[in-house]
Amino acid sequence: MDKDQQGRQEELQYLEQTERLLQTLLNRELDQLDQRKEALIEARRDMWENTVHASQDFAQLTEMNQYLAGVNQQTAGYVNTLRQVEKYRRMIGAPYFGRFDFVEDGYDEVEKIYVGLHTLTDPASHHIFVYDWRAPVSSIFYRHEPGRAAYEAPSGIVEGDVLRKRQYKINEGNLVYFFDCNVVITDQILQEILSQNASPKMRTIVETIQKEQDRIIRDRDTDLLIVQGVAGSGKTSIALHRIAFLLYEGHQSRLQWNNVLILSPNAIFSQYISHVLPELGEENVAQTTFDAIATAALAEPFIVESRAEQLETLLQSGGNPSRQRAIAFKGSRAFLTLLDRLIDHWAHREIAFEDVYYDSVTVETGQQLKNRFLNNKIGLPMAVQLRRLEETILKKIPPLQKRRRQRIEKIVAQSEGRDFEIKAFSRLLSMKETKALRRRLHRFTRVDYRHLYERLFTDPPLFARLARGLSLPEGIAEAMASASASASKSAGNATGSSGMLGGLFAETGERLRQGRVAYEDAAPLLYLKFRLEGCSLYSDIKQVVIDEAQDYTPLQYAIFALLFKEARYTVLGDICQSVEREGDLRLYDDVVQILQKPKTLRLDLNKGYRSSQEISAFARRLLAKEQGGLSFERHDEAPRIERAETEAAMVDAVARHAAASLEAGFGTVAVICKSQREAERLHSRLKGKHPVQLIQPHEGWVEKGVSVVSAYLAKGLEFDAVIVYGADKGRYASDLDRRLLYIACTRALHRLTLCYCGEISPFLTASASPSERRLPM
Ligand SMILES: Nc1ncnc2c1ncn2[C@@H]1O[C@H](COP(=O)(O)OP(=O)(O)OP(=O)(O)O)[C@@H](O)[C@H]1O
Repeated sequence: MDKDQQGRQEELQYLEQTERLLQTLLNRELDQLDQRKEALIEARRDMWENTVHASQDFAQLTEMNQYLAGVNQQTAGYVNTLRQVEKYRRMIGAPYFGRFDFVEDGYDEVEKIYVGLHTLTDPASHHIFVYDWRAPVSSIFYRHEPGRAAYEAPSGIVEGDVLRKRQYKINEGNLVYFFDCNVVITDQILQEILSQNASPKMRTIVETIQKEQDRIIRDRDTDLLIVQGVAGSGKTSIALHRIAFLLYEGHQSRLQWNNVLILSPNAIFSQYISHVLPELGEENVAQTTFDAIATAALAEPFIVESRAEQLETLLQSGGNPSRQRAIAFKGSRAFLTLLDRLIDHWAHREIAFEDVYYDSVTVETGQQLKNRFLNNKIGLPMAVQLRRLEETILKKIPPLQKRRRQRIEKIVAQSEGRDFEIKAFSRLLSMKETKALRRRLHRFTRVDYRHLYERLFTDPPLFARLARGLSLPEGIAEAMASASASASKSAGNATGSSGMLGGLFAETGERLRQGRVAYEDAAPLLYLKFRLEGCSLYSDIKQVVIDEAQDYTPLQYAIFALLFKEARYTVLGDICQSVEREGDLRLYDDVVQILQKPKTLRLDLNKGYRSSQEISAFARRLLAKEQGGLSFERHDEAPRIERAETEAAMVDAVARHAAASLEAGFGTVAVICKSQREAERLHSRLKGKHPVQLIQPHEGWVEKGVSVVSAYLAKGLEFDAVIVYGADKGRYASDLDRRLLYIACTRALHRLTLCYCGEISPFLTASASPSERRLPM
């Protein structure tokens, strides 16, 4: 037997032993699961039969509690066993994917470390057959080639030599192949994985995590980790694997699934990624969207516009540059400062503290109240503090009331026979007085954040005073002047003026008066609300993961700082995929300054793994500014641009391409439209002819087959084949359009086709190389 054959034989034996052990452990756990299930049913039945089901009796309640504790214990045992069963089931068939041979400094023994999804230990011999990919030692597999290597163990840095590194392809318990690799994770397996079809659900990447990705996943020291990564560089994958890593580590650091929160762009995306953590053997963690936070916090009487609605309105109105400017301004750091100044101004100058009297006694002077308010030693939110002032004042009233009542009653005592009536009268009187006092107090102890925000837009001189020295967008002076003129003419007649920010004042004020909140006003309102009233909803959150970080404004980050005070952050984004405004790397500086975390790190990921080189290169040419970045070397057909004579012909072309993609074996095909309204229209034209799914903002998720989706909803998702519908000048001409087109094209893995009618989009004339164009159709 030659060396290779012997090596293979050894590997086959190891795999067989591992599989056998797995099967034994799985069987054992399955038996235990049955027993635990029976015990649990028994415990429940006991509780049901031996306790009363509705009782106020303390003894009976205590008895029921004892039963309940037993049931809870049985349930926990059952769930634990179930988790073990699931773990072994996940491993069986492919228990590991890598191995390295390691000699630790100071030892002679060569350790063969097999790396897989979970640790597998033989309970009899304590031999570790497989190491969890998140175990400290496993980092060597992702980070080192054969040669000197080190890893960070809980006891400190461990150094040694890697003698060999091996990768395996194991399928249903069969060793398909294995090979030794000299580079950090060879391309062979990655090539194979990336050439496959996309899945309607995001996949795990444990087998092929790249060195630079591993660094992000395993970072445990940073309080604010910012990752700027090109499209398809694995940001979302990394975010989820990082959570799995932190939860694994959390066995020591006490981070649990309910301490983690993912902020995702929309419900579809949340669905798309929801399988990854369970596949990695972790409990799923909570996800929310900014929309959901805003809607919950700004409940009645507000009707809050969603981000999808805002984008849709922008797209329907040809981009509306004036609103785009207003959106940018209302999310900016300058506006954040303006809001802080507004709060300061209100606190120092506008709260009309009054002297409080009761029965001719001064309870508190206005000055005393103001001093106490401003001397906020424990940093309570202002609205809470004002309420506490109110309570303190009200607590001083009853003794005064009593004295007054006694006085009244003395007078009454002299007028015989009316005793009862006068007592009742004096009680009524003091109740009325307290009510009136409360009303007086409310004049300075209640704050309406909505009214405060409204004032910013209905009181231009106040706006001007607060905005002094800030860098304001062009056109704001004009907008202010026009608002002042309208205000002096007639408050009711105020209408949007022309100009760069025309309507900023009048329209904002008017909308708020009607109880409607534009998406760009939701963040300022929330900021005011949380700063004034505080928010303890997320006090358990210790790790916040913000995906699509470029979609949030500095003001939204300021809200996160208020919501997740004690949390650490992982912030991942790609400024080239900004939608509403041109992406700017300075956003990350703002994030650092706003979140103010002690230890901050920014890392860049410049290599994309999603799209073929041809598609990546094509998409990069769409960008306004040259963006560096590479893509994993995987080649496929060049993107195609096709012209249709009419809209109807374009619909037919799209249908034909979609069908051809399915026939070619692609599992997910997306027809990407510029807006949701267009996606809906196209869907209704296509659905009679072909099975197609419409992806909607609030419902459903990506399925296999053909989906029609708007560019902004396709964000973060991926498809084997993408067909861009309507890549013409009429649809894609502005900078906003350019960004949407870039997002649409970067969703494709293997095929990209752009169909247009009429004149081609100027972004494509510049970006398409001759081989990518085919005119006319
Ligand atoms: N190390 C890796 N091994 C295998 N596949 C990978 C790896 N890194 C990324 N991928 C794959 O690349 C694709 C893009 O990953 P992901 O969606 O996480 O990137 P992204 O940076 O969030 O993309 P975008 O910002 O464009 O939405 C996915 O199919 C993912 O599985």
